[in-house]
Amino acid sequence: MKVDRESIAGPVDTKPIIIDRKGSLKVTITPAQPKTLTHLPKRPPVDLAFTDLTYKVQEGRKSNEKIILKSVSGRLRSGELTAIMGPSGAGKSTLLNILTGYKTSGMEGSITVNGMERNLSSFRKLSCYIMQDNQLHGNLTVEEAMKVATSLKLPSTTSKEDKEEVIQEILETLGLSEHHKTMTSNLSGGQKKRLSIALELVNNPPIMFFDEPTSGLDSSSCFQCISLLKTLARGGRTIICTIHQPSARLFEMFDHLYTLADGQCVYQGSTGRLVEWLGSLSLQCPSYHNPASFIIEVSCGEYGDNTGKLVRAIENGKNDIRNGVPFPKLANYNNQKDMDLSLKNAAQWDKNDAAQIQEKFGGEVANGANGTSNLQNGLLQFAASEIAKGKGEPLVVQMDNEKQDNAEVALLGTDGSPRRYATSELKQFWVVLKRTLLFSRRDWTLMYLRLFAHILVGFLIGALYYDIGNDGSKVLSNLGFLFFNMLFLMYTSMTITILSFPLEMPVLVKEHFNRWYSLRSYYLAITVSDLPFQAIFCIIYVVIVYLLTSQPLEWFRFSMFLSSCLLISFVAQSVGLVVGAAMNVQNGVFLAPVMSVPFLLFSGFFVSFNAIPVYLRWITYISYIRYGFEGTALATYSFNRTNLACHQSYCHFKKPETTLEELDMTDADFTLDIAALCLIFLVLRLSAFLFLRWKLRSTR
Ligand SMILES: Nc1ncnc2c1ncn2[C@@H]1O[C@H](COP(=O)(O)OP(=O)(O)OP(=O)(O)O)[C@@H](O)[C@H]1O
Repeated sequence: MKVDRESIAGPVDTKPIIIDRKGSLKVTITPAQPKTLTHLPKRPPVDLAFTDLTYKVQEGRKSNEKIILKSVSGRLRSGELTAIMGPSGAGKSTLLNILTGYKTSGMEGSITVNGMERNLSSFRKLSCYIMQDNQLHGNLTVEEAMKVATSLKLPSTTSKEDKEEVIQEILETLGLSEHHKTMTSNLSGGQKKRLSIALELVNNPPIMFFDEPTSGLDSSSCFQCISLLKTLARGGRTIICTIHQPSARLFEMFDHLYTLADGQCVYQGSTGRLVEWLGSLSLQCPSYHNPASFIIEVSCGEYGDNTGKLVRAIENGKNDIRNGVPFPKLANYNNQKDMDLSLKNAAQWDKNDAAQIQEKFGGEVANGANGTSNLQNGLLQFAASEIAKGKGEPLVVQMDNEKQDNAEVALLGTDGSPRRYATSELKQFWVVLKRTLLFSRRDWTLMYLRLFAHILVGFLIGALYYDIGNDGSKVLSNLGFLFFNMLFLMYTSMTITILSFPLEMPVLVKEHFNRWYSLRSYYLAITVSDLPFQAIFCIIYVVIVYLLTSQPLEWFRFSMFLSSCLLISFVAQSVGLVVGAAMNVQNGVFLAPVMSVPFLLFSGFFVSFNAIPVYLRWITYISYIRYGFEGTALATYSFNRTNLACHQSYCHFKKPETTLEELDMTDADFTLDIAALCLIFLVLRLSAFLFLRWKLRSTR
């Protein structure tokens, strides 16, 4: 593994107060324990730029279009901590979702990575998105969660010792090492936030996006969180976060501010120059007023309608107010025509941009270049085409080699590895399976309650239908017992799995988006993980009821009976997965049992096949309960079973054939029942996967 030695400060918690000669108080913030992350894989710095970004959504009828982002531009640089601010509903989350690649449809404009058009697939490998609510599995300890992250996000070639080192370093750096044995559900809000960052830091992404990282945190935790982001930025990463209205102290910690109002950019530049810039536009920030609050108040219209003026002055994000760079010449943007003219002046923007790059990186900005890389050639061609269009003088920005390499990475769609994920799908399956089995072991409700329910109901049914299996006068009761088995196994298996996906969805969305694993590996692991438990519970239940109710003690009949019951519970589990994947919890919990009613009615217990109206018979073919009921009835009464005992003067169902005739099952085929159940099982499992994929896409 390549390693990058970079310094990163730990959580800032010591604040020595110094009184200087003039008697004024100075608070110096010193990192508690400056740490060194030596084991993170090396990543190149990445600059992200967007030009004329527009985002529209359809509302109601097709013609009703809502424009959320209106041709905004901007540049987010490596090594900087950027805040995206703005009033509520301004479009901050929308912009973040587009920049991360979380939302792609409905977007117009261009997004570039180190100057080259973004390749979304490779960009997602270079970036991570930490969403607002900490999507963590509560049933894992901090250390276990980190182990899962390293197993999935670091290549399999990384040794176990290296992975341990990465975990130790990150936990120490983020101040979580003393909580490594704590369950994540017991962590405080700030610790959860730090753990979310720690999990994504494992593969050292050069771009990190955060949606409201300080929401729900007290002022001290907010400060620690932003300090941490700042130190991550100082390590060469591009750190971008949305934030509502930070305190003045927090605001100062940001290097770069991007402010939105009504889907347009009203300020882009360093936080330190905000007040000066607004002043130049006759918007004086009152003394002792928080500049962050002031720009929000201005954007909300508390000082009159200044949005248009600000948008025009900053050219909707094409200008960037940087330290050491003079303010762009302000045109007298009186009307939309002036603004349109200005926005078309791309060459001017390029100049301004180049000056800013020069200022920041000290790189050469020259009229002409002699570089030979693809990138430089591309830039030369672009410059030449701009001259041909008469837009202005050619400008060629020489980037350092590292950035060039990375720009080519962005273009070619590879960051050294052609694979989408760091590990193979088999490895992903195995890690997710092990994690899910650990949850199952720790989830009291899921395991012990289910076991208890199967044993309790088994004995209850055994007592109710005690010793009726070989009694010719109690065949109807025995059929009731067979039907109840189906009912019980169906409901217990189905209701548990309805909740599986809705509860997992937020974590799945985050982990899948951040390229921890493929949906296929995740789905296989989740579906396989519960099968053994369900099988064990079902076997325990069937053994209890089979023996207590005195069903025929022949191995082949018991195996047939058990296999029908097992398949019914697996199919019902799959119905639960489909419902859970396709709809939300409220609808699913109501609809799944309701949807099962027709299958129960057409199972052959209430109405025999020949008595069902012809136009409704098709329902029996898709009723999995029918196949299960038929399977257990055939196991009990078919295959030349000897006559049942009769302790009364007349037993109508003494002969097993009479029972089968009554049920219209004389021609029934047990193999066909098992095959039909297997087919339904496969179709449902595939449908659950397709629904899950659809739901995952539709959430974006
Ligand atoms: N799918 C959608 N359909 C209709 N309107 C939408 C959709 N998505 C976002 N919007 C609207 O776009 C605007 C911007 O939303 P966004 O969530 O980006 O705002 P925000 O700045 O993050 O707000 P907040 O700070 O309150 O979270 C809002 O008016 C919102 O109602």
